[in-house]
Amino acid sequence: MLRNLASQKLLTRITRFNSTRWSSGAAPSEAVITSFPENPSSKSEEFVLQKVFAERGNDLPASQMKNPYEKEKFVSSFTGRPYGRHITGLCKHKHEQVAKEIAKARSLGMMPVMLKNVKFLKDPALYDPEKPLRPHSCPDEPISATLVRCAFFAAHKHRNQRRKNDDKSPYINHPLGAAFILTNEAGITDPIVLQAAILHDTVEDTDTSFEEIERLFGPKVRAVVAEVTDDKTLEKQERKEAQVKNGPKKSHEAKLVKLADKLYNLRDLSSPNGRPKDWDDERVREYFRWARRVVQGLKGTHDELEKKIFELCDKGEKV
Ligand SMILES: Nc1nc2c(ncn2[C@@H]2O[C@H](COP(=O)(O)OP(=O)(O)O)[C@@H](OP(=O)(O)OP(=O)(O)O)[C@H]2O)c(=O)[nH]1
Repeated sequence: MLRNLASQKLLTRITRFNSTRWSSGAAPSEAVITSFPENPSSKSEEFVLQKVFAERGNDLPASQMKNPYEKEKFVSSFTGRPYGRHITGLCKHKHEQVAKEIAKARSLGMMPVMLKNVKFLKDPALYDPEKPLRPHSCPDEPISATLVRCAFFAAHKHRNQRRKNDDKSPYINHPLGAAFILTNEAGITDPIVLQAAILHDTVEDTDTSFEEIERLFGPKVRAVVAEVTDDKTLEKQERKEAQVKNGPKKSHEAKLVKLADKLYNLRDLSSPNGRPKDWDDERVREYFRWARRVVQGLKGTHDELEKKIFELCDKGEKV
């Protein structure tokens, strides 16, 4: 009875046609809704699918049978397409079962098939960098995709920050520039080091937490980011001394990030528009002297980067 009512309701909103719009075979239904509900993952849709799963008595685990739509597990609210296995966490067999059930429900007119709601085309929630569809534990995410996700996350976190220089360049230029120094000048390809370089100021300078870094990029990246994050509860002078004192104890990965960080900042200070607006010559010289002390404690990490830093210090201490 309920089933009939629900399907009648849905059927009034559905026009059937042979759809070729689905690019993947995952959504084989031919029914397309002509008007969109306010929320594509509406409760009624959820309820209907639950009924379908329950009545058909398929052999999904009890927890998923109970509420197959729980946490929007199986169908994207934005596209109406079933999520892939990397999102649902189902094995191949169960995933195929779910896809079949969704297809059956749709062909019976018991579940709407939605095209992307135009309302969502410009919705930033389509990709939320803080809740990406693939978590770090997804084993098959290509490293190029991880690095892009990481860069996008850092850009999002630093979006309202500018460098202190005359140009007020976007802050994200600094962490991306440090990562680029590592790949381009130091030949570093270790993804942990590169992610840590991109993220190295997110906890220190934005609302990012270490837990967030671990959830999204894994415990190794978190550990390196933690090593290069200053303790902002310390007084500035103490903080600066802590970098000199603790540098030698850091991991090789953290030392590489520190070298790239310093080299980027020293280059900035050596360029005509790179120095912070309110820094006089003495403050610039002081930064070079302090950077030299920090980098002396990192010696033996990467000869080429260290050499470049000491050359800049030789000049910068004399401005
Ligand atoms: N040279 C330069 N630095 C800028 C600019 N904008 C922001 N900064 C940041 O300022 C910091 C150096 O300024 P300080 O006054 O010495 O330190 P503080 O901001 O931590 O108090 C660096 O932070 P940091 O990344 O935490 O590095 P570090 O101080 O640990 O080396 C650097 O990245 C800029 O336009 N030019």
